[in-house]
Amino acid sequence: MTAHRQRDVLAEVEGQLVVSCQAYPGEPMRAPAIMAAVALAVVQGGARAVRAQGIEDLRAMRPLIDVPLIGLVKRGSDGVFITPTVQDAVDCVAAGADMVALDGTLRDRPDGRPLRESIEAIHRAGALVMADCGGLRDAEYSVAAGADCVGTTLAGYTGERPVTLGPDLELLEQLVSSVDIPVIAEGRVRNPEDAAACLAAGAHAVVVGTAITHPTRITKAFVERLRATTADRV
Ligand SMILES: CC(=O)N[C@H](C=O)[C@@H](O)[C@H](O)[C@H](O)COP(=O)(O)O
Repeated sequence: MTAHRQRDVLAEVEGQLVVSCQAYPGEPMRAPAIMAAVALAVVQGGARAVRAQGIEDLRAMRPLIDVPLIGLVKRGSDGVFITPTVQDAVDCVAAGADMVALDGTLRDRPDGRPLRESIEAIHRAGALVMADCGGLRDAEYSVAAGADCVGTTLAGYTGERPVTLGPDLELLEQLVSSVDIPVIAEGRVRNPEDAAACLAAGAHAVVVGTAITHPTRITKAFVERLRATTADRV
């Protein structure tokens, strides 16, 4: 047990910014020491929790930051890939996660076990559960399975919802009015205005990843915008 175990993560993040610090396979920043430095940097900027992927990254971050750590393990990019198995979920807690983010969709899980089993295992290990959902039915399923909060993380990625340019505010509002546990906004939050709109729509907290911690994609957005300007000139 670390000092961080069983802290009231949901109270700590209420109305606040959570930053997702992830580098993807093959990317230059995909190294635990680098992602731990990114986590420290966002905490210095005021992030009230860090969401992170991978057991090694969680282990590297844990001693450096004293805000809650929301852990997950990604396996591939098809079907259920966010903390897909009971073992992955338990491993996240052992690596220092105060809350575990997992796929909260109705889809079959690769270990053949129901969502409820992962949630119960996480609770037994002393952490909370954020269920990443793609739509309203997923959120209702996750609530029934015992999740502590739901996220709009998978909106636009499961076929249930369109891919919105910014956050899926329509889904967010639907979830806020339909489920009786906190709803976390996550996915395509592009700027501070988007984040504020999420809170105004009733989000308990807002998770931002790419717009803060993914320099390649941020750079591309600038480059594309400049390219459009240059094209206008000729
Ligand atoms: C769909 C999926 O795999 N989402 C992942 C979940 O952990 C991350 O790749 C996202 O970066 C994260 O959800 C934050 O979203 P955004 O980067 O759009 O701010």
